[in-house]
Amino acid sequence: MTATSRPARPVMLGQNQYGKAENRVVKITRDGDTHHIKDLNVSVALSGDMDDVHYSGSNAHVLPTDTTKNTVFAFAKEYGIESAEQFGIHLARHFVESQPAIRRARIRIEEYAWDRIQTSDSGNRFIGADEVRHSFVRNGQETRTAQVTYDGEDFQVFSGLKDLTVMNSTNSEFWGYVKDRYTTLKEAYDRILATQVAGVWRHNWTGDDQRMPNWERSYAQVKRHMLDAFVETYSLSLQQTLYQMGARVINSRGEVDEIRFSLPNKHHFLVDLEPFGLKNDHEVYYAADRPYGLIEATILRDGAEPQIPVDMTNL
Ligand SMILES: O=c1[nH]c(=O)c2[nH]c(=O)[nH]c2[nH]1
Repeated sequence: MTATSRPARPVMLGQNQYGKAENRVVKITRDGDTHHIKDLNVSVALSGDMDDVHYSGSNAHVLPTDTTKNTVFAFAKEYGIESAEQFGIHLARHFVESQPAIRRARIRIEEYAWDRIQTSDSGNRFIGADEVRHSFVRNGQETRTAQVTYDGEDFQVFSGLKDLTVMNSTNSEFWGYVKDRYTTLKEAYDRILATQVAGVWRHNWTGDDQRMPNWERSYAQVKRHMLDAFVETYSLSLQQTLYQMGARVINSRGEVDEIRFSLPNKHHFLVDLEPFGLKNDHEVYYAADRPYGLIEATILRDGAEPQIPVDMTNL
């Protein structure tokens, strides 16, 4: 027997699973003016009687991955998200008990926690006595950055932060924009506004003959003012919110002459639940990760020279 006429080795299908990974579902529960967020990344993996689809291509036992995605969003509306575990149990049971061919469902969930933004509170018309009702900061918070340059004469001190993820679950609109033949975006009168703040600001301290700022206090206060402005701005665009955040810092912190922001617009799209006979009353969103709008600008004290490089905030 020559090598070429050797009988084919039997080939067998081994472990297999399928489903839709990383369904980014955000559920807002509105308790009057007080909103609650559940933000999950849900991955579905199903297995069972799936020999045919692999061997012959018959899809007769295959619940589409697209359907598993829809189920995640529909369940968020129909049953709510009490906890990641409860939501996972509900989904897993549903897939196994409703589909004869599916014997095992694995639901993996990452939950992203959000804290209410603590503001300095005075004059804030959106907050109650003790809490901010619809403005959140993602738990885990930011990375602080600094860059100091000295040429033997002058110092240049940049402070900054990145990955400070914040969300307003209401008080954001976007409408009245230019429409051309490629525009499909619907005007929004109550949308989620979420961004991951990257900012760099320049101190006007340039040397030892001036009183040096208290860097720790300055950082805390700059962050505080940018968050206060994020909470308090009724936003007609992320550009407007960005300007308000920068203006608040410049107006409140005499040691800062310039601040630059890079703000990705972390889009949250309302999921169409009509095909499942469900009404989505601004409750269930798909948190898209890309593409994203990217809004960038420098805000300056009147008369100050811009020195922060355009790409600085992306470091
Ligand atoms: O706040 C926004 N600014 C934009 O420039 C823009 N463009 C867009 O599609 N959505 C938004 N949102």
